[in-house]
Amino acid sequence: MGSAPEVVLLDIEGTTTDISFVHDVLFPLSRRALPEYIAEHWNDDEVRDAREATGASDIGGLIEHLTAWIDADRKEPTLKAIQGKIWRGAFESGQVKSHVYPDVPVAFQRWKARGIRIAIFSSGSIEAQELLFRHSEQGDLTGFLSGYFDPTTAGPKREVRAYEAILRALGTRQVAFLSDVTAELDAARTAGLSTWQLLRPGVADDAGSTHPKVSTFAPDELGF
Ligand SMILES: CSCCC(=O)C(=O)COP(=O)(O)O
Ligand SMILES: [Mg+2]
Repeated sequence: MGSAPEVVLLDIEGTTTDISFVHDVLFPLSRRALPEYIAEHWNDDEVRDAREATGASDIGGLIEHLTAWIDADRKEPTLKAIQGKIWRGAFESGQVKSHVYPDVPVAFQRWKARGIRIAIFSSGSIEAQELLFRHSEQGDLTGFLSGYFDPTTAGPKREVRAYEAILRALGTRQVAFLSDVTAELDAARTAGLSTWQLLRPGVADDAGSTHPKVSTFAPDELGF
C-alpha cells in the first residue's frame, strides 16, 4: 500500500493498454501506410527529420529503414512522429479505437475526484498519445489527463534525466510512475519517483525486478 501521490505518471503499452493492440493493430497500420505517407510528405518536417536520422537519401531507402525499425519495435522519435501522423487519419475516421484496460477509466475518475493529476509518459509521440486516449473503446479520456511526455520532450524512457525533467515540469516530487518495463522503473526510482510495475495478463513476471507489482490500477492493489 502506498500513500497518495500528487501526480500519477503512466506508461501506455503494457500499462494502460494491451501490448497486442500496439503491436498487432497500430504497428501494422503504420507499416502499410508508410510508403504512401513518405512519398506524399517527402518535404515535411517529420520526414526530413527521419531522413537525417536514418541517412536515407531516397524514398525507397527511407521506407526500407523505417519499416525495419517498426519490425524491430525501435522507439526512435523520428519514427514515432511519423506513426502519430499516420494514426491520426485512422483514429479520426473511426477506423480504429484504442484498447484501454477497464480498470483505467475507473482509476482516472477516482484519482480526479481525489485531486490527483494524471500524466502520460510513452515512447509514442505526444500526438499519438493524445489520439489514443481521445479515441478509446471506453470513450474520450483526454479530459482526465493534464500532461503528456515523450522522449522528444523529456528524454529516453530508460534514462534518469527523463524523469528529472518530468519532475521539473510537473512542479512536484510526489509522483508515482506505473510501467511494465523494469528498466524504465529503475530510472524513475533513481530520480526519486515511487514506482509500481504492471503485470497485465499474459506478461511474464521479471523475477529480477524489485518494484512492487500490481495487475490492475485497483485501489486495493495500489493503495490510492
Ligand atoms: C499511442 S502511443 C503508441 C504506442 C507506441 O508507439 C509505443 O511505442 C508505446 O511505447 P510505451 O513507451 O508506451 O511502452
Ligand atoms: Mg510499456
